Amino acid sequence: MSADILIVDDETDIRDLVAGILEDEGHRCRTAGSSDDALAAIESRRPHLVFLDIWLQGSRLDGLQVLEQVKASHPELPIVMISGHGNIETAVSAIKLGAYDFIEKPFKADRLVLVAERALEASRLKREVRELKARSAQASRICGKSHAINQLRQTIERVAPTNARVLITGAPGSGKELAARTLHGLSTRANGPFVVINAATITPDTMEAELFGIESGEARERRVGALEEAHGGTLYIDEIADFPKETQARILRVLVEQNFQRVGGTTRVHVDVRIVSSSSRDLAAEIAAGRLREDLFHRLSVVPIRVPALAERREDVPELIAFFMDQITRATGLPPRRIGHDALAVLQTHDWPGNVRQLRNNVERLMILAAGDVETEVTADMLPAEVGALVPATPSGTGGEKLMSLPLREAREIFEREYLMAQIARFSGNISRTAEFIGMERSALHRKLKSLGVGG
Ligand SMILES: Nc1ncnc2c1ncn2[C@@H]1O[C@H](COP(=O)(O)OP(=O)(O)OP(=O)(O)O)[C@@H](O)[C@H]1O
Repeated sequence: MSADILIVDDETDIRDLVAGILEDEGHRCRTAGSSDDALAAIESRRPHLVFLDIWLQGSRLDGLQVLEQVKASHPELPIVMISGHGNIETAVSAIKLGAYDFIEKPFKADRLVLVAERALEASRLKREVRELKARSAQASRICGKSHAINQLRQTIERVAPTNARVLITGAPGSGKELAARTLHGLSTRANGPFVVINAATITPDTMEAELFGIESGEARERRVGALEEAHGGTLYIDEIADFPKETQARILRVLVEQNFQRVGGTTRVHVDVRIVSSSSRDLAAEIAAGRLREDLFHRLSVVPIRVPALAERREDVPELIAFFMDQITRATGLPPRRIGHDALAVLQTHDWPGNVRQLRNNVERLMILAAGDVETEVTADMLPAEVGALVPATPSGTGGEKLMSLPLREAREIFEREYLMAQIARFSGNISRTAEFIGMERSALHRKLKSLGVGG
């Protein structure tokens, strides 16, 4: 990558030498001979990297003062100090003030190039980490304003800093892992690792190796397991009731003894790990059936947290849809779609057995498959069959989705009109027989038809 590099030195020879070497490497260089020129150059456009002489003879500010000033307004800008022979101590103080590194005069060309490349690389990595962090924080936000989700958020905030073991229960796809990640992010371990182990995705015979690691075989094979990997952080054990009973016994021992041995090993490994576990099963039933050790359950469930199913907080559906659309657009470039009132009503009434994950999948499917151009509003009849099928239909079998977007009174009128027309047609227009079948007085049926505007 060709970088924009500013070289600040009072000696013209040095400026030209440094610029020449770096330009040979494909970079674009600007130069400044005084502190004020340097500050002005940085203000006119922030460079990617600055080489800054410590002395800066004849300038208003010396190199260290320029460094302090630039760092105050551009903390991310990497600055490499150019130090004269014998003033290493000053160079060290420059590092303390935030300089990335220093080179000592006289320097060799390859050393200069190396320092420049390293400084640019470090700055690029820092920026990438910052962007990724921001993106993942955005991706893993617990959305919703319903009472149920507010309560969940509050509980997480209260429990996060305590280090207590937490057992999260909730239906599949309701957001248990997201709750665990949020808990970790708000805890004192936030800078430590968050490691996930899921009983459903590993075979029973490799389960212990995955959890505890291996230290065996002729080559003294050694592999770190999830527990060790999570040292200093959080281990999220997904679907705890699905682990074999023997593994459950070993997990219990780790909780009691605070240490463990790798599979086939003799060393005792001591780790500092917060364990957050989860299950979408009815744990009382799992214990009664002998599939989950009760003692393990009590050890893990110091603080139980229940994540509500989506059907318990339907008012969050519109916000979740908007959130996922935005997320999917950013990740895939698919254009967002406008969702019509009737479609939204259907999505809100759906039962969502697969919870938030299922809603997200449907939003993605809609964005890929919905007919019409991007400007066309998505209407209820365009929804995937999986969602639309549960809407009560009108007798004619069409427009059922529309009913969901109407107040009861209007919906009832549409229904009654279609229902009565269908019944009258069935009895070949014979009002008496229709009235008898539907259980109304003949005169009342006449009045009804009149009020609905149906000729009878
Ligand atoms: N309140 C929410 N706000 C935003 N996204 C959510 C919310 N709840 C869940 N999600 C998203 O829904 C998906 C499923 O959530 P998650 O994996 O946490 O569920 P889970 O309960 O752990 O699932 P499983 O039972 O399969 O382990 C993820 O993409 C997650 O980011």
